[in-house]
Amino acid sequence: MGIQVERIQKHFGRFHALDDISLDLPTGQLSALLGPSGSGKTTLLRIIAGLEHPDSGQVRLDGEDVSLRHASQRGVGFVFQQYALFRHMTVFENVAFGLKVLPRRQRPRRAAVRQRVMSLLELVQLEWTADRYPSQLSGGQRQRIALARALATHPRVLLLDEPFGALDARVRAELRQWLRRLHEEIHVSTVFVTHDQEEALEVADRLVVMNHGRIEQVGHADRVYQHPATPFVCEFMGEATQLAGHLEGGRSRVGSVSLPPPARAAPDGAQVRVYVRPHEWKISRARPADDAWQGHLQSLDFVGPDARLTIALPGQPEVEVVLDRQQVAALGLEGGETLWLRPHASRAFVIPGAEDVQTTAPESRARVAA
Ligand SMILES: Nc1ncnc2c1ncn2[C@@H]1O[C@H](COP(=O)(O)OP(=O)(O)OP(=O)(O)O)[C@@H](O)[C@H]1O
Repeated sequence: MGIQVERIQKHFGRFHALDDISLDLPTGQLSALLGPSGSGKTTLLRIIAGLEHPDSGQVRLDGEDVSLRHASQRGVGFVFQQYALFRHMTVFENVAFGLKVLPRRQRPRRAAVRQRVMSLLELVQLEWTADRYPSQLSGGQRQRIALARALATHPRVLLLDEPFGALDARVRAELRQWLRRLHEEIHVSTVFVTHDQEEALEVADRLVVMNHGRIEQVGHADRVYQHPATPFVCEFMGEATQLAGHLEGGRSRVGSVSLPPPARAAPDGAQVRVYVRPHEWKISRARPADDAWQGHLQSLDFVGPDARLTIALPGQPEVEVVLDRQQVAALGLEGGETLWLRPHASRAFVIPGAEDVQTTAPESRARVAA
């Protein structure tokens, strides 16, 4: 069950904000809507919440079609990027608000409200702030209170729109881990919007990667990272060097190095683009037994616990490599050396429109590494 979205279309005037979106998010999971600015994440979240109406399509929560229900009748809790706490109410009153405005028949008694609010404040570890006003809290504390408030009415779904977007990097990092632990405790189906792929990978079980109002890929966070379905997802999920190659004997060949093929089959000779992330390189001073490229170490910079290397390969873009300091020491690197390198992981994509290219000197051949 969980959250199901079926064939959603949404225009703003002539702008096509969501184009045929279908999604099935299982109960109890923490899912991230991830994508660049303007890709439609917030619009989709607001449609699930009932704060925005689609041109067509359906939203089902736990199997129930809620498309025609008002936001207040859907059983969703919502947290926005900007702290939407009532400034003139104490923390206690803010968290109690949703319970106090319930229709008389559903409204809990005073003692039950008190008990619920205090248990939520305990859950977000801020019991001691009950009598304070929002202005007396830090940004991170306000967002934790906003979350407690969203949970007060036992929502079946929790929707978070860039909940940590307005906070500084350190607080953000703390709150990510806090949200993850909180979710493991409460298991409410949760969807959060972010444009930060690190945040999504750290917090979410499941990623929904969006681009131009369409879904590019849905899957377990680690799987999306390891096996991106499209070059867009691959590039969006983090830094990678792109190498030009072609298919040969069912493998991707980049110069003298043979690498795994793309997921999508294509004939020999088709051009491929191979992506390698900075930490996916094997580097050695001596020529390895496996096929490898020879490159020139252009620069070596230490960044905290890591070292960033830029290595020039003939006929390819410069390769960005991240090693830890111990590896750099073991290799005795100082800069300027000639090194051997090959990826221990990579992903290849057939270049659209280039599937039919045959082996006779395609452009990739002219550009391959030595
Ligand atoms: N009420 C509106 N009227 C007109 N255009 C809108 C409206 N709301 C959103 N849009 C447009 O729809 C597109 C998708 O917006 P949306 O806020 O869903 O994107 P997003 O992926 O959440 O982006 P961001 O990360 O910047 O918040 C954008 O181009 C935006 O300008």
